[in-house]
Amino acid sequence: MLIDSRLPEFRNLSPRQRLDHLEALLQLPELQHLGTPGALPLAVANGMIENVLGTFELPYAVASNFVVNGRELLVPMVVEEPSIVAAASYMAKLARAGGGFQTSSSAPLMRAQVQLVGLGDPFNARLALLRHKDEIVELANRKDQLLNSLGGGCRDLEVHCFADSPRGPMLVAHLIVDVRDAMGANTVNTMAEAVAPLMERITGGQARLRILSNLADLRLARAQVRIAPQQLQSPDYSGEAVIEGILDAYCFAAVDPYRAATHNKGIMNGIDPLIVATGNDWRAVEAGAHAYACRSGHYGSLSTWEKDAEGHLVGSIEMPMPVGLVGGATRTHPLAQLSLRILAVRSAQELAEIAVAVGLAQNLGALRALACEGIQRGHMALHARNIALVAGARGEEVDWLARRLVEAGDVRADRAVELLRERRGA
Ligand SMILES: CC(C)(COP(=O)([O-])OP(=O)([O-])OC[C@H]1O[C@@H](n2cnc3c(N)ncnc32)[C@H](O)[C@@H]1OP(=O)([O-])[O-])[C@@H](O)C(=O)NCCC(=O)NCCSC(=O)C[C@@](C)(O)CC(=O)[O-]
Ligand SMILES: NC(=O)C1=CN([C@@H]2O[C@H](COP(=O)(O)OP(=O)(O)OC[C@H]3O[C@@H](n4cnc5c(N)ncnc54)[C@H](O)[C@@H]3O)[C@@H](O)[C@H]2O)C=CC1
Repeated sequence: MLIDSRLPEFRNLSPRQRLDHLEALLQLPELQHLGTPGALPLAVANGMIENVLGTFELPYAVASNFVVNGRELLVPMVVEEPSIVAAASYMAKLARAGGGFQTSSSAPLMRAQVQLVGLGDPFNARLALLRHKDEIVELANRKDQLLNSLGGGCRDLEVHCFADSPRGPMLVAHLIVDVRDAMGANTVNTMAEAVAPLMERITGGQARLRILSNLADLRLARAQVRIAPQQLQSPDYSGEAVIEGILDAYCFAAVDPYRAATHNKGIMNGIDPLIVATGNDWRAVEAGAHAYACRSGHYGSLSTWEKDAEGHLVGSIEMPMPVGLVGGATRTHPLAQLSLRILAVRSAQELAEIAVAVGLAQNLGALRALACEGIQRGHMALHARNIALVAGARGEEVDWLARRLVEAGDVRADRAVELLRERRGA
């Protein structure tokens, strides 16, 4: 279904009005689950993990304005931090003037590792494994007929040799598996366990760990964006000045790991909320992201920012994105299913590409703010409502108190308590 993701005035509606608006726009009656408590039934939660006592709720929002490969879409985001959804929506709004985000991705290939120890001749053993590649791949594929029927399956074998590890020679065989629309951890772990005895027989070694690698460097998603200077200008800054500031900010992250960690956290501010909203494994995505940021031996930026010949700002990002539409909690959590319907994605690759586009938008939001006025104005203005809640404000008091704190330029908890006390005449 074609929608217009531009939602002017959406921010000014109540949650109930927003739901009604989206229900009509997306034709999704199940959106109303979001407005009722118990969206994750206790019985389902009890089946998901162990020792369950209850459920823990977080705010669920949509970021507006996104256009990805020419398709308008709303991005579900589940997150506790203010200003993230606003910043993503804002940058998507700027990007849409230039056609939005362009994305691509590699095939959904995951690596499963089988560690082999107790080898006197690791180089010889490595070649023996490679000689038996077809047999190993075939055995792995016997484990998942369904995946094979969907066009996935084990595709290749790599063998890495650590001839002088502190524990002696060690071989690590990698099964390269196309996991299609699954995140694929269970899928590839099953294959690794299945082929390990055969690998022991071929090498004479002993198999130890048989587990996927979260450095999913064969499963990359990419996004690009191009923004004209006039989109970035504000009453206080020219578009050209904002671009120069963003380029300096990017350079800082590229050379300094202390900054790169924060820069990448800003990228994950956009990605993680979408990963959570779709029931995917955010620890796996985080682990892959930061390991990939280190691939040159130096922890660096996951994104790049440049200026093209016409003076436009161009941003790009390429990183591992192991997400699924099946498996894990994607099918058990009712709201994960709802998020996938809001996104209207047809494949895990499409979801992965949207995730990195949101990460790039979020990165731009933070860099634009940092390069100009600093992060606190926008962030603290939205955080003020949180502070008001912590100070004890309820109902209409929340917006009133947040407004007073922002107007005074003094968003602090102790000041909030004072103002609230004054209002209540205490
Ligand atoms: C917060 C803004 C967007 C305000 O910016 P603003 O200029 O006050 O926004 P505006 O009122 O002119 O609105 C512009 C658009 O922003 C969106 N928008 C604006 N406000 C709302 C809202 N309340 N609810 C929903 N959407 C909102 C909305 O799309 C709106 O357009 P509209 O649809 O109205 O035509 C801006 O200051 C900003 O982008 N700041 C950056 C915030 C940020 O990056 N937060 C992340 C948390 S900080 C952090 O953890 C990471 C960091 C920073 O350390 C990473 C790093 O260092 O790299
Ligand atoms: N280190 C890590 O990241 C680890 C993560 N996990 C967890 O593993 C779970 C994900 O594992 P999965 O293998 O994705 O889950 P899964 O085993 O539940 O689902 C994958 C299976 O679904 C079937 N399937 C049906 N339709 C499919 C389609 N269209 N495309 C692909 N497969 C399809 C296939 O048989 C496939 O093997 C997550 O919950 C994750 O948290 C588990 C162990 C380690």
